[in-house]
Amino acid sequence: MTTAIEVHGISKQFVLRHTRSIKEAFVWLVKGRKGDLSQKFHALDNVSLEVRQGESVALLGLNGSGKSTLLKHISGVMLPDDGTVRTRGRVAGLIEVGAGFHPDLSGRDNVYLNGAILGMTEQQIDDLFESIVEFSEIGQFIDTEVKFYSSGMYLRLAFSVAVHTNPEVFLVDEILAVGDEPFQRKCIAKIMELAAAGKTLVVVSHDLDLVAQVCERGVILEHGKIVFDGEVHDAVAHLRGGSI
Ligand SMILES: Nc1ncnc2c1ncn2[C@@H]1O[C@H](COP(=O)(O)OP(=O)(O)OP(=O)(O)O)[C@@H](O)[C@H]1O
Repeated sequence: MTTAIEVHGISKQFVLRHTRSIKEAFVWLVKGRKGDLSQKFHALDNVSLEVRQGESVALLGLNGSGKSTLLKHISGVMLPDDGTVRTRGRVAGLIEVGAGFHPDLSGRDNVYLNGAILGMTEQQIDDLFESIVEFSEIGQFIDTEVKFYSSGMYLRLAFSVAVHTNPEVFLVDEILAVGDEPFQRKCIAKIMELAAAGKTLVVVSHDLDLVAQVCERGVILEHGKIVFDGEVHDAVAHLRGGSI
């Protein structure tokens, strides 16, 4: 089967920000600025992952384990310090609420902006516009500037545009959580529809019941490393402290 996502040995370091005392800074200065005042840590540490076309994968793990950072590398909004990420086909999804939206533009203009960013032509967006607005249930607010939208309204429009781009690879971060329950159910049904149509899914979530329902494979991250990769029910059992 064809590979949809190939993550090869990626590492990402961030600066651990913490305030230094004036004394520490002074000592550092008089010592000729030797050493580094800022400490770094690995958010991702030599991570490799291969996802085949049509697979649905849940990225799991405790807070700060690196799930969102890995998803951002797959989507291409973040670049690794080391290693490579390759994806096949159109990649879309929801990584951060409001990303790719311009606050001063109306919902309508943002549909065109976001659609274009995701690789759609103006004609394709024209053809799908009604359906995008209908799915989002934004209704009369479509001509309101999105800076006046609630986070749930952002999510509705962003999700709707993303699914209408007909992506090969669909990425979803925890953000579904800001939608109300009926809309969440609608999104989950849509995600399962994409999976059934053979699309590749990567989902980041702490909702273990949800991921067990939506995904087949579970990948657990711990301190920026993959510590488990297998059947989703085994991954969930592992996280819940049960035996696999
Ligand atoms: N842009 C950034 N600058 C500095 N540190 C960052 C940045 N993005 C993430 N981090 C840090 O990297 C680590 C991994 O973050 P990440 O958001 O990937 O974790 P996560 O597994 O998705 O966590 P959660 O379950 O809480 O959403 C965290 O310690 C976080 O503080």
